[in-house]
Amino acid sequence: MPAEDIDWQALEDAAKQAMQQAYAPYSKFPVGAAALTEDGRIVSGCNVENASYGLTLCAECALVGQLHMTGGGKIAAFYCVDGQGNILMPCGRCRQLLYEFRAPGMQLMTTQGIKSMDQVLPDAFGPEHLEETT
Ligand SMILES: O=c1ccn([C@H]2C[C@H](O)[C@@H](CO)O2)c(=O)[nH]1
Ligand SMILES: [Zn+2]
Repeated sequence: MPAEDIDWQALEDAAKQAMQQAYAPYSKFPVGAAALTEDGRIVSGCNVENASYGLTLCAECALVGQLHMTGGGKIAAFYCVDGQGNILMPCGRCRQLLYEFRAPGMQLMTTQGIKSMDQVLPDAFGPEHLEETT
């Protein structure tokens, strides 16, 4: 998607709105994530924690679930915020989750400005590595 077609303000707003729905009673660290799909939809998600702490779902987990539930497709741009509304880098696991659904040239808003998927997850493992070897 051409850079000028990405409405970063709309993505930031959607991420902040999603963050308001976070369930984070343990970490007290709410997170909201939003993505623009190639066909122009905005999907989002918040983190959902659990009393069994390690079962916590990151905001990006909810986002990819919503992506698939609302028509699928690929992610052209991504924005994630913490409870202060500041840009948050997706954790390693979430970078992998996002990689699966990346559109060509997918852009991520990061604390260092706009970056590509390849920059935040170089040499990634992906579906292409699952081909039969026998
Ligand atoms: O990419 C990330 C990183 C962290 N968190 C959540 C998980 C946990 O609820 C809280 C503190 O780690 O932030 C996310 O939702 N996404
Ligand atoms: Zn994560």
